[in-house]
Parts: sequence; structure tokens; C-alpha cells
Amino acid sequence: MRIPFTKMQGAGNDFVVLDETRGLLHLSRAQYRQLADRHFGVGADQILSVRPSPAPGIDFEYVIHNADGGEVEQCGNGARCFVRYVRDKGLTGKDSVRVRTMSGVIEPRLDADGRVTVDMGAPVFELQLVPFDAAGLSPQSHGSWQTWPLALAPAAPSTTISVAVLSMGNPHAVQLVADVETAPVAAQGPMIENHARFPRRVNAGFLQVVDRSHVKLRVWERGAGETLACGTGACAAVVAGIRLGLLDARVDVQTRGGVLTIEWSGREGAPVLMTGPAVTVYEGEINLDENNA
Ligand SMILES: N[C@@H](CCC[C@H](N)C(=O)O)C(=O)O
Repeated sequence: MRIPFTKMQGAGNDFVVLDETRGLLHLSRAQYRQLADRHFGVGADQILSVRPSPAPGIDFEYVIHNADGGEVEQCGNGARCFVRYVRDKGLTGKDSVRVRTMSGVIEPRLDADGRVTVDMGAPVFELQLVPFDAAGLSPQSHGSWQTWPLALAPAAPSTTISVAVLSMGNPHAVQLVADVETAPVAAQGPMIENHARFPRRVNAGFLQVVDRSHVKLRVWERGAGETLACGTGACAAVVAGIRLGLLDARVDVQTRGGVLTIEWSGREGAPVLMTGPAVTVYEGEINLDENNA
């Protein structure tokens, strides 16, 4: 099967975008993996499928698959690319669209300066909704919030780290580090991602606070490994930093692929705003392996 695609990136988090507004492609998990494969496919951290309005008052549906082929709830950098794509392709005349994802409705809008801002909705702190199993653990209190001890085994020697746990529609565990450049992202990332206390696995953030409005961040993404940037990871890290009393309401997040600006008032139920780049890299067509269907 030969299909057209668009390659996009937001702060270096890269995507294959598929237009399914005129019919679903019904790709298999193996075909999503082939699209994401950097040797046998196009290469991407996630595959984004653009689907028609699922309900009145909603402009589009946005379906996200990680590089491992698994469908996931949310993708922040992808949301910025989504609105750039539907506008550039003439699928809408609006600068701001309401888009349904697996975890709710988000609102990306094209800004006058060429960047994109997304209302990512409110962070979720209920542990069972993340989901995170805290049974038998004693949290460490930081003012009105807490972090959780997470034993990483079989690390040698075994290590216990301290993580803030929350959902931005998808699950995040954020730990503070002294220096992101020397943080053990590749060593700890897979252990955190697959930790038994996260039944749906988790995205693992490594956050260095520079000052109250600047941080550095690396994220080991569930189903994709370390990426150059993670939009929901940036939102989760800044929300965690604000709730831990370390950050102000507007923070620039330096990732390896660029800067994202995150704003959150700190009020429970208030939405997180994320601003950053969204860029089309090229268009193409690919033969998908029928044996993978
Ligand atoms: N890169 C994304 C997040 C994509 C999904 C994530 N790996 C997950 O499994 O939840 C972003 O920019 O938010």
C-alpha cells in the first residue's frame, strides 16, 4: 500500500502526519512501527492521524501512535504541528481549532509570530487517574504537595529516586536533577517507563531548575525513548516545579531541540498553555509493507 505523508517537527520532536479526513487508513501496529522506523521507514517519534470532526463543536479528531506502534492519549508538540498541518492543507480556514484526543479536547492556535500556542487543559493529580500505584509508599512533603520514592531495580547498586507524579492527559514522572547533561536518562529512563507502579507505563522527565523562570529538561518518552523535546513532558515538569514552590507561573523550558514556553496559574483546574514552534519538513509517499497489515 502506497500512502502520502507529511514529515513535521516541533522543537525536534518529529512526526509523520497522515490525512485521514477522507477515509481511515486502518494501519496495523506493525505499519505504524514501519513509518516510525528510521532505517526501514520515514522515521519519527510519533505518527499523527488527522481525522474528521467526531462531534458538533469539535473541528477534528487527533489520533497519536508512539514509535513502538502503541496508541496514546496526548502529544503536545504534535498538537502544535496538527494546527499548522490542517491550516496549510486547507482543511480549515481557522487559526484556532478544537481537537478531540483520546484524553479530551485541546485547543491549538496559530500565533501572529509564527509560533503555536496550545491550551493543553488542566493537569490531573489524582494518582489513580495518572495511573500510579502508591500503595505502601510514604510520600515526601514539599509544602502542599508531595513526591514519591521509586525504587529502581534491578539497578546495580539499586537506587531509589524521588518523583512528582501527574498526568497531562498522559502519565508523567518528573525528577529533579542537578544537571540534565549528566542525568542518567538512558540508564534510568527504561526502568522508570516500565516500573510496576505505573500500570500504563510512564514518560520520565529529568528537570534542572536554572532559576524561577528557566529550566532545562530531558524526557525519556514512553514508547519512543529519549526525544529532543516532549511537549506534555514540558507542561508536566513546569506544573511539578510550580507545585513544589520552585517556579513562577511562566517558564521557558530549554530542551535539546528548542525552547518551549509553559504557563500555568497554579490553580487546580486551570489550563496549562504551551507555546513553541511547529514546522513542516517535507512531503512524501511511502510503500507500507502489506505483510505488516
Ligand atoms: N512527544 C509527545 C508525547 C507523545 C506521547 C508520549 N510518548 C506518551 O506515551 O504518553 C509530546 O510532545 O507531548
